Amino acid sequence: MEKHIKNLNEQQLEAVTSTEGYVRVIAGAGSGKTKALTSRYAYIVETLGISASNILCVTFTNKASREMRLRVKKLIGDQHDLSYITTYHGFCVRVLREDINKIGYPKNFVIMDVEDQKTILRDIYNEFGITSKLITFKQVLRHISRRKSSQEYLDYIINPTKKEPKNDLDKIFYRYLQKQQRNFALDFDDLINFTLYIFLTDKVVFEKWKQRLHYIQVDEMQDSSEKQFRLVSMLSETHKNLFVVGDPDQTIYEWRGARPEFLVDFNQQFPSSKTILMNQNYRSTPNILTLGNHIIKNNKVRVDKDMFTQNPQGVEVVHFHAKNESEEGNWIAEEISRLVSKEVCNFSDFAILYRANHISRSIEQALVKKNIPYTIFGGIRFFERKEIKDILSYLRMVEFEDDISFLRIINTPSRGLGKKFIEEVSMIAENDNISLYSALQKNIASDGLNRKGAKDFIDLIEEFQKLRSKKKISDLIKIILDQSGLTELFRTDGDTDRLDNLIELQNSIIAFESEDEDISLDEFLQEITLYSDVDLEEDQGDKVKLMTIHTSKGLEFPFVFLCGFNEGILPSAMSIKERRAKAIEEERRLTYVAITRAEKALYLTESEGYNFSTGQNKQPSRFLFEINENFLVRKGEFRKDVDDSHLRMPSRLTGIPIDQEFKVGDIIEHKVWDEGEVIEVNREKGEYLIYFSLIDSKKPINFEFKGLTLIESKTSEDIVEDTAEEVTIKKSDSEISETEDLAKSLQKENDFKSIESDIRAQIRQFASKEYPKDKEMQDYVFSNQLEDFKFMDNVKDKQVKNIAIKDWPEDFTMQKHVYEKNIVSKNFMKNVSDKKLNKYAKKEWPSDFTMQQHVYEEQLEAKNQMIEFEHRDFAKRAEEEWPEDFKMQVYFYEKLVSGEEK
Ligand SMILES: Nc1ncnc2c1ncn2[C@@H]1O[C@H](COP(=O)(O)OP(=O)(O)OP(=O)(O)O)[C@@H](O)[C@H]1O
Repeated sequence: MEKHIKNLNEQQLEAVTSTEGYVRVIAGAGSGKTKALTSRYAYIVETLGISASNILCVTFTNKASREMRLRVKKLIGDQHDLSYITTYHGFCVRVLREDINKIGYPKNFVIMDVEDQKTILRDIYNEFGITSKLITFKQVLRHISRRKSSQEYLDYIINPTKKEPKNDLDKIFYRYLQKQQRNFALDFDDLINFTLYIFLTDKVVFEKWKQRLHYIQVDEMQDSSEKQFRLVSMLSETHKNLFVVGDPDQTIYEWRGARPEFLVDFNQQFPSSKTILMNQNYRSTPNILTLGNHIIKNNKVRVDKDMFTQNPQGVEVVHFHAKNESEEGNWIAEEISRLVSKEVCNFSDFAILYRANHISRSIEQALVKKNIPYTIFGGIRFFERKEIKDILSYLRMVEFEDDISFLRIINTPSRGLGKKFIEEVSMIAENDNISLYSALQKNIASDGLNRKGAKDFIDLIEEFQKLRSKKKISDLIKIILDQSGLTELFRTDGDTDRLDNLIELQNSIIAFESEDEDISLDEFLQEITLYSDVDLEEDQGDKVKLMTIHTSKGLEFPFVFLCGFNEGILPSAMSIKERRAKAIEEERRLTYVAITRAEKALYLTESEGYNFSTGQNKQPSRFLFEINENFLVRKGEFRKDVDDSHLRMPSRLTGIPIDQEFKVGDIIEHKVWDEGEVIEVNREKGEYLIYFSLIDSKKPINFEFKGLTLIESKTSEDIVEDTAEEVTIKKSDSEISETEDLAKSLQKENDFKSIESDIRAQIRQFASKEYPKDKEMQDYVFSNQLEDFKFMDNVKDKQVKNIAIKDWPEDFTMQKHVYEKNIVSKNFMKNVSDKKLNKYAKKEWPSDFTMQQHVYEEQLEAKNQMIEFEHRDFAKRAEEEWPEDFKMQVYFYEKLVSGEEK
């Protein structure tokens, strides 16, 4: 048997040898899907003799694709071109480098990451005189991404025409597009949009790619977005060999567009497809696996599959309950020390996982106290750090002379070239339609630009450009760091971390060069820009690893602590607020991912105390109550009300949390409004509609709300009787309070049939404008839009409805999205505690609740930061300068500390 299919189990072998047609593998946690994928790739190359350049293998992260390339190399040697083992973004870059010229873009277009986007925005803010007091970068970036979720903007960017922006955000958006266009710069959203656009509009190019890719395999399919799935299914049209692997139970990116249903419904989309189920787990002990199976079963949206293992039983899973966070941290540190000192294992065998970054603080303190070495995976992304961005911008300036890099480094380190100088250069560039750097070069002798700093800058860049072809990148970086003054800047800055990071960057480049001696500056920059993970090798020493559950995806560790396992943290209160029932399922999947990372031992820990994000005392996670007592041992001293609470607690903590506790007709008591009757139970929103006679009003009350007590329950006979009366009850109710509304809505109902055809026509038109050449997508958009139209037609909150319609007059899906977001935010704003900030946020965005919430949260975070800053004199100055705006205070404070502001 060939070496790459040795040691595979029956299902893995089937997956490896099922090379033709549409194949779906539902592979549970730890079932060896990476092994199956790499073996399959090797099998296609070695046994079938297909060239690697005809196989596309898409992974979710850069890290995963590097890992896969490495494993494949081990199997088939390194004489193959493995560059099609890549991410979606990486693949799109390949297509665009080859074919973007078909839409008038140069092949050496620039790829921008978030920092680059911000650089453009800074420039636009200057130009329009906008400050972050009015609109934050975060808001604009979100707006840009939202606008780019449809393809409409591409027509504008490719054939610029005059547009009338609807509001300030849109004004910035169109300016941003112009600047992108002038620089031939693409952000991450553009990579896939441009690729799809080219495929849809250029038959010859599309045909070439479809022909080229005989085999396509996709890893982590459950996390692919709609566009990503579309891309691979379109590409597989000719050869029809599409192999997708994933685990719907491990979907943890739905919040940013993952669509697991493409994996779940794959067999419907491709009726001829074959499904292989890989459910033998090789990673964990039966104790750990049973716990995982047990929890994930509570999810409703899933493909049912129980994982099994033949591994030995192992030790029991432990749940530790602590009195407070520090006890929780200390207990973990103690347990690690105990096991290491017994020589059962090393520090590096432990991983401590948590839902949110901030949880690590108390754990870190405990580890430091006990002298336990640890490393944090994925804290601040390496390539997002200032010093790294600065040096990379120099490199990009040398290679591309683009505006983004120019703006970032022209005055870093300071060359006395301030805002006015930049404005002058910008004006010339704008008039002559050339880059900023050319504008400066060509006009360096002119009065406004004839400055020593500017001449020095040009000399430097020209000097570096001369060296580019003679030196290795690692050497070039060293020269740039020294000659540009960056090293000196960071040395005097006193932040030695920055210097260490620069050294780390040089080490990573040396590693690159040892793998590929001839790597060009262009290729290197391209590779770097695509890093969205922490892509430098993580600290490899004998250290405990701390990371978020999201970062732990795909990894495995002998000993795992899942800490901060509290209600409001896991599940996250914020996610539930935003996405309700959907969020609960995703949070449960996160828990499942965390549990299934463990090989030998698993600890679940949580503590009592106050939770600042929910504003309540902490409770154990609802998921803990889903676990049968037989599956774990409990340690720690329980408070009386926590200890036996799973017996007494309402269903929201004992079982499937989103299940309602009360039925229509139940009489309940509310802390403030006394007696009320449940009128409606909306499971989708997770709320009841309750009529309170005291205030003669109906209120939506959250399922989670703890202040309701049942007074009288409706029996099932009552329910049957009531159904007959329901219409009358509803009517008389409406007659009292909403006669006018009811009349209108009845009228509307009658009218609906007649207007329906108009709406249908309007939506058809919208869909064909969105996807002019794609009938399938038109139908898809049409049916979604129609559903969302009906939703919007029925919504109750007119104020929020108008906001949504104003923003998106033609797009019902976006209306629904805006409506739902604004409703959540409206409720949020009703309950906020800081009245001053509330007022501030409302003043900033009188008719946008989502923005209000964001401004509020950002300001609150900045306010808390200001309290903690150690240079109190600077903090005071910042407060005086920006008395109302805490974000600006932080910004100003940082400028004062860095000496940029005196
Ligand atoms: N057929 C096999 N025989 C023995 N060990 C195996 C086999 N297949 C996989 N393994 C081992 O099982 C472990 C899990 O494999 P792998 O990391 O590929 O799982 P996975 O499906 O990618 O997991 P997850 O989705 O949870 O990240 C690895 O340590 C791997 O070496």
